[in-house]
Amino acid sequence: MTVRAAVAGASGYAGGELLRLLVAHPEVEIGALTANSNAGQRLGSVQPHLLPLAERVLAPTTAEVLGGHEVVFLALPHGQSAAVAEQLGPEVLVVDMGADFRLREAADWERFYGSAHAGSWPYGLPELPGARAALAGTKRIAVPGCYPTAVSLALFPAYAEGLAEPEAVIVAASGTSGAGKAAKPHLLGSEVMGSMSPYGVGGVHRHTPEMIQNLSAVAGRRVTVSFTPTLAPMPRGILATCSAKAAPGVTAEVLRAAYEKAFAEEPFVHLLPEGQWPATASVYGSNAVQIQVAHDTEAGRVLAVGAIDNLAKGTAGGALQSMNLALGLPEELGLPLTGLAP
Ligand SMILES: NC(=O)C1=CN([C@@H]2O[C@H](COP(=O)(O)OP(=O)(O)OC[C@H]3O[C@@H](n4cnc5c(N)ncnc54)[C@H](OP(=O)(O)O)[C@@H]3O)[C@@H](O)[C@H]2O)C=CC1
Ligand SMILES: CC(=O)N[C@@H](CCC(=O)OP(=O)(O)O)C(=O)O
Repeated sequence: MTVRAAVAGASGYAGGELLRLLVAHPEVEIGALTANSNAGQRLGSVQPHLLPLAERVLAPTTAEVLGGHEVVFLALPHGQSAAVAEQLGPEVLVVDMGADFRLREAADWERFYGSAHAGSWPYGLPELPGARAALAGTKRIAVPGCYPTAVSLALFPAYAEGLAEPEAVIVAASGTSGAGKAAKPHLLGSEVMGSMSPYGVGGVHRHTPEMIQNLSAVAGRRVTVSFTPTLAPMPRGILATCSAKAAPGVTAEVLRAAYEKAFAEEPFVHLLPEGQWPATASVYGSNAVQIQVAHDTEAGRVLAVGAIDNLAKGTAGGALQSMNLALGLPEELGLPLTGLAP
């Protein structure tokens, strides 16, 4: 089964990573590629690493250009996907890599994004309980944010088994590509190199309600999340350090068993051997996730750490994994499990 796929936002970081993976996907033929300010340019002038597609010309992002494909990926700034998606027919598989359809509560969307809520679609994090069933055969997928991907995978086994109190504290470092290609003063090389700093502190980062949504669904009760993102001087990668007070009676053995059970059959999630800790360098360019968990007996807390590549499992890889499930293809098709090292 070969499908023809269009990519809107092909000049951006997420669109570029998606194309890197699509070139190697045996069941996908790459159709229209669209952009905004770069429409009319050769793809090779903005994504010079995508050699096989270098001579393709970027078209404007319109429903006419995107029509006639079986799959349409939207890698657009958040708030831009809904208007495009509503012009695509119900028979088209639309995979939104932006935020527009991730949140189920309109009030959360309005508070964190400041516009009208477009709705919610099946959530493209297959490893969460119940997610694969919702993705099978769907024609609409909301790909998670990169931080919620790392955090939800690191913490959900503890909440699924009632091993952590519903008050999570998370500090996560992201590479600069997480912010997209558009020029921003705080992302200048001279500002970022050799330094780390937090941003979006104090419950205001827009990924907070997405983490609450995911963890609360698994826990069966509301989980509060105190989330502090930090910017790290690296192009890719997220390292999420998550903790919560351990539930009464929790032991290191019980905790380890819960994580082993959650990830035993997962093709992309690697629960590391005890004593080995996740590193962003180990998942660079791959769809893999590294997880480790520990019980801090002195503090009475569960500590879970997750590492992903924000552009791979955190965006484009997650999108492709979910597309495979929606189309009934093998979930791992076209997705790298090996990273680049050193
Ligand atoms: N970067 C990451 O790690 C992650 C990104 N995402 C999501 O993926 C989406 C894209 O992010 P990213 O690639 O980083 O961003 P970039 O800024 O790198 O790319 C944005 C893309 O959207 C196009 N674009 C900009 N404005 C418009 C518009 N008004 N109409 C149509 N197209 C437009 C740009 O075209 P042009 O270049 O021609 O202006 C470009 O192709 C976002 O929604 C982001 O939230 C999700 C998870 C992680
Ligand atoms: C480093 C950095 O700036 N990261 C981005 C998150 C990128 C992402 O995945 O977010 P969306 O898909 O929701 O846009 C941020 O904190 O806003």
